[in-house]
Amino acid sequence: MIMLEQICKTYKIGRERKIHALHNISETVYEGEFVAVVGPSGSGKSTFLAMAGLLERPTEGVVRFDGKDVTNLRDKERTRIRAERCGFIFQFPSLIPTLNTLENVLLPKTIHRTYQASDEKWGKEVLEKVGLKDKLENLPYQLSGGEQRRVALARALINKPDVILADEPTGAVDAYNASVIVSLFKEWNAQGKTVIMVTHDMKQADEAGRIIELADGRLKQDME
Ligand SMILES: Nc1ncnc2c1ncn2[C@@H]1O[C@H](COP(=O)(O)OP(=O)(O)OP(=O)(O)O)[C@@H](O)[C@H]1O
Repeated sequence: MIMLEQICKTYKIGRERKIHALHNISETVYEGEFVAVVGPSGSGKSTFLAMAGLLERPTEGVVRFDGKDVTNLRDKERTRIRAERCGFIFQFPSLIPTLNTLENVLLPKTIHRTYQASDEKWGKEVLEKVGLKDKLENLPYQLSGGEQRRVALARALINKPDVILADEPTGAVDAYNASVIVSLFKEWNAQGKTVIMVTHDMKQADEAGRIIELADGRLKQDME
């Protein structure tokens, strides 16, 4: 589904300094896979996810989505692919403070003006799956940190994405919230959807079908 071919990503700091976040990474994530990306802090995990999710462009190399070279597509096209095919979960839930739970979940629909009445039904269904059906009208400050994470998870599913890209989705949450999140990934994956999850927690990585290990921006191991 997503192919990274000889990807290098270099960030510039000031005029002189360059950070080589990824070096010559070639990886394929197949449709229906559940892949965990692990490695020490600074090893390039988030950068890997940003390449796979078309959030950033590589400095060198080619990114293919469904076989199509998307590396140099215009921003508008890349945004369209992300909005239609991908669901993102970041470490910080970044909910809109003035919108309630359900409104936050429906935001990707309202923002792209693709909202339909059936979205509300699906939004409520997903919120029920993550145990928040009684908190539809709470504002973010009226939710615990773990609940806010689960709202962000429900929001990522509102478009029924073909691929979920999650960056440390269970970082700093308790065991219960972490298990709700990972169980939902597994459920989504069991329906044939692709999941790419960055984590530093090897126990959670073991839930995935494959583990990609990075070290210093390079591929260290790729284990089934
Ligand atoms: N926008 C940026 N500008 C400059 N350097 C960056 C940028 N994003 C990442 N880096 C650098 O690239 C390297 C890889 O960062 P990345 O966030 O991908 O690592 P990571 O494995 O996800 O780390 P962590 O586990 O701490 O989140 C690091 O050295 C980081 O400082």
